[in-house]
Formats: sequence, structure tokens, C-alpha cells
Amino acid sequence: MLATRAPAKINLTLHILGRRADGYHELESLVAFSGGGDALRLAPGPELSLAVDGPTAAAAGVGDDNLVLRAARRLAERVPGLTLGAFRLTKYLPVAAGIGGGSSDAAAALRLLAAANGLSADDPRLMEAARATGSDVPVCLTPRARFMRGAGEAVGAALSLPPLPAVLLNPGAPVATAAVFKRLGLAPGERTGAGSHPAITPGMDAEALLLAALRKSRNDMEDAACLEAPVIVHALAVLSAARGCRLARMSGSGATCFAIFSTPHAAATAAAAIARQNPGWWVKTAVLR
Ligand SMILES: C[C@](O)(CO)[C@H](O)COP(=O)(O)OP(=O)(O)OC[C@H]1O[C@@H](n2ccc(N)nc2=O)[C@H](O)[C@@H]1O
Ligand SMILES: Nc1ncnc2c1ncn2[C@@H]1O[C@H](COP(=O)(O)OP(=O)(O)OP(=O)(O)O)[C@@H](O)[C@H]1O
Repeated sequence: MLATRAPAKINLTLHILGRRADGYHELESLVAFSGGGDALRLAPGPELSLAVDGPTAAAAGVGDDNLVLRAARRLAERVPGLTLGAFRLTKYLPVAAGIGGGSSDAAAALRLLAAANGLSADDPRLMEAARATGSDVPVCLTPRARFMRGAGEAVGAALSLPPLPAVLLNPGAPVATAAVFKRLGLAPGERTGAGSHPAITPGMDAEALLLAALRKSRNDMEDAACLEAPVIVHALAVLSAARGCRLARMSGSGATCFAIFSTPHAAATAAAAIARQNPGWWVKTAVLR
């Protein structure tokens, strides 16, 4: 039995540069990852199957369109004689939440299949299968902080950013990614005129440089997502007002928002207070890296 984790993907920044002729949006995003997340196991064998359990299993679905199965099929198309097997996904991350849960599961499936088949981590067929599965899958293949560009197919080198203590908050409203992109109202071929992304380089000091660069950047999907799910406005206000919050922002197409704190203790104290006051919300602490 092989096992791996599928952590949450957090878009620390998300700049929309325009819409390509093929309808997809061109973006520039600094992405980081939580610890924890979903758990995926694989018993290698000739037949492909999937069982799903865990608190958010029902929303993710066990059908043929589960991203674990889609990623496995995309790799099998590229690797003759690929050993497949029985996957078991234990789903903890909220679904349709802007934290790439399904994409991270798909990337985890590719990592396990690579291990089961003796493929090296830099075998180009893994990245090709990731690209063919979904826009967020390439950046999740090796979950370390890095830039993603294009429509998500171009991923930069891993960045050794200082670990960022954070609170992740999902207010319980599922948000469809395509609906938020549509609300941006860009025509194919149209540019947004977004300025260049503030420089973020390996080894940046957490206290000063990284936070300053993050504050100068944005999530360009935030306003559109707030129209789709107005509770996001409230979620951002709650995070911003938390004691010790240094930056609060939405991830991806929402509705999950994150806040950065100076220490894990400050994040844990804020998370406990927010969870107490909002019993229906998904509130977790994380160290993003
Ligand atoms: C918003 C982000 O989460 C930021 O990381 C991603 O860009 C979205 O990634 P994703 O959920 O994996 O997206 P996909 O499943 O590939 O696409 C869902 C839908 O979102 C739209 N889409 C997606 C990515 C992109 N760069 N431009 C788009 O316009 C397309 O309408 C597409 O049909
Ligand atoms: N393993 C999976 N986990 C979660 N959702 C899945 C999975 N497989 C397929 N899906 C479907 O994919 C859709 C998007 O789910 P996901 O949780 O990945 O969204 P997201 O967090 O908004 O992603 P992103 O941030 O990449 O836009 C859901 O409608 C869900 O039914």
C-alpha cells in the first residue's frame, strides 16, 4: 500500500492578465500549500478503482469524473502498460472551495502511480497528464510554494519562502470556478492591463519583504466571487478583524479565505475564537510553505 497527502493549495496572490483566444484566463499567481489535507492510498494492481470516505466525501463524488480517476486515465494514455490499482481517498478539504482539493487529489494520484511504476518525479509524462487533468493540477504535482502562469500550465521553480502561519476559513458556500471567471466579463483576446507582479524571490524575509510584496498584490477574483457568494465579504471582515492578522485574502475562486499571522500561536488563538463565534464554518490553522 502506497500513501500520500493532498494538501490545500492557497493562492497567496492571483493576478488576472487577460483572457486568451481559447477562452481560458491568463494569470500570474504565487501559490503555497498547507500541511494536512486529504489522504490518498493506492494498492497497486491491474484494475483502476476508487473508494471515497471522510467528512467531505459526498460532495466530491465517487463517480468516473472524480479527479483521481481522471488523472490516472490521463497518465495511462501516456504510459503503455501502466500499473493502476485501487485508490482510497479520505476527503477532509471542502469541495468547490478555491483551495484546489480535487486538483491536489489528482496530483497525489499521479505521485502514487509514479511510485508504483518506478517513474522518476521529473518524468515529463507526469506533467503532461497533470495539464490534461485540470488547470490547478500542474502546480499541485510537487506541493511547494511557486509561481503558476499561463492558464496554470506553466509552473515556476520551488521557492524557499519563510513558512507563513495562517488561518484558513471556508464559510460553507460552494463556488463554481467557471461562474466566477465568467463574472469577470472578459472577452476572448481581451487584456486587463494588470501591472506586473511585485518581485518575490527565494529567501525573502517574512516580516518585511514578503508581507510587503503580498500586500501590494491582489486576488483579482475576489470581487466577482463576493457577488457569487456574498458571505465571502463577511468571512474576509472576520479574518481582518482577528487579533494579530497581518493580511487577509481569498484563495482562488473562493469561497475559502486565509489570514497570515506572525506566529502559529497567534493563528491558533484567532482560529479558536472564530470557530467559537461561527460554529458552521470550516476553520483550520496551517503553516503555508
Ligand atoms: C482559479 C484557480 O483555482 C487559480 O489557481 C484556477 O485558475 C482554476 O483551476 P481549476 O479549478 O483546476 O480549473 P479547471 O477545472 O481547469 O477549469 C474550470 C473552468 O474555469 C475556467 N478557467 C480555468 C482556468 C483558467 N486559467 N481560466 C479559466 O477560464 C474555464 O471556464 C474552465 O472550464
Ligand atoms: N477528488 C475530488 N475532490 C473534490 N472535488 C472533486 C474531486 N473530483 C471531482 N471533483 C469535482 O470537482 C469540482 C471542483 O472541486 P474542487 O474542490 O477541486 O474545487 P476548487 O477547490 O474550487 O478548485 P480550484 O481551486 O482548483 O478551482 C467539484 O464540483 C467536484 O464535484
